[in-house]
Amino acid sequence: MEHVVELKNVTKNFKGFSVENMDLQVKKGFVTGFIGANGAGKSTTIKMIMNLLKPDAGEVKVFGLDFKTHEKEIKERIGFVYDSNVFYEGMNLKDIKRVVGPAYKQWDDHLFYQYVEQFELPLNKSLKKFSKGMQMKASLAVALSHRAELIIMDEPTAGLDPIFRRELLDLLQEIMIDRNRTIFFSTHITTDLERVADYIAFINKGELLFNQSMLDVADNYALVKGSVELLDRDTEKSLLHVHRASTGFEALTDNIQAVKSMFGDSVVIERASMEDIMYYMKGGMQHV
Ligand SMILES: Nc1ncnc2c1ncn2[C@@H]1O[C@H](COP(=O)(O)OP(=O)(O)OP(=O)(O)O)[C@@H](O)[C@H]1O
Repeated sequence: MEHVVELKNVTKNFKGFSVENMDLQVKKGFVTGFIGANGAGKSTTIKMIMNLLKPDAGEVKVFGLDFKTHEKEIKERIGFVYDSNVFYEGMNLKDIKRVVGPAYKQWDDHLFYQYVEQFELPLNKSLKKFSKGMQMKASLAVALSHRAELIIMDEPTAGLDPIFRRELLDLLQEIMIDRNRTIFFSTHITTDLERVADYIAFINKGELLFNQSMLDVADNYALVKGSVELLDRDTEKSLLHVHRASTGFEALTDNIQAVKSMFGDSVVIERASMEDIMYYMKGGMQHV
């Protein structure tokens, strides 16, 4: 399968935080949700994909190309969607069309007006007076109007009210219908993923823990509940993270077969939500 983004052995060190030897592949034609807790390294990774931050080591390729030699071509084909138009302070959408449009070979005025209308955006109002959600939509309209093949969004739904959030997610589904585009978006809202993502890349403390299809995640992970007496060094090997309480234990597993053969019918196995997976993988409340 073709990958539009490929990170190989990427390392970035900040004081007190590092992304180390990250390998990440984003599959063409799908929506990948990039999930992780606050400070997990999502924005840092996105900035490296966008060439806004240089990795200390490793290789970043977008469309199989290197920014060092093909920056212009890559930028032409990417749409970076964000909620603050720092570059366009004071401009309205008409100005944006005039200034930004000519910078892209594939820019289409007709498409731009079509999206402005579909997203119900005002053409003459200054962008700095736009709400967060409107800015996000404006940014998406720009990306779509230059026919970006890869749309990268840093927390597109953060701070949006539930209705607006759902509307934006619906839009993302709509623009994916022909499967010619790829979307990579970061979020820490797990229900966003359940709504639109085909793949989930999960980052924790700068480390990519997995990058799997939604279906594989649903098949591979489960919650296990039972009495604490069942836990010992051997049985715990089938569990990733265990939360003990006086009423019993609850744990996450990525090996349901091993749990079944280890515990038999003495435990309850339930579907793990993305939120459960995040919580346990983050190591929350271990061995309480
Ligand atoms: N320019 C920088 N200099 C030093 N440290 C930085 C810099 N940028 C990010 N960091 C640190 O890197 C870590 C990861 O930050 P990052 O913004 O990538 O996380 P995030 O997953 O996007 O978080 P959030 O969901 O809160 O936006 C944090 O500890 C942050 O303080």
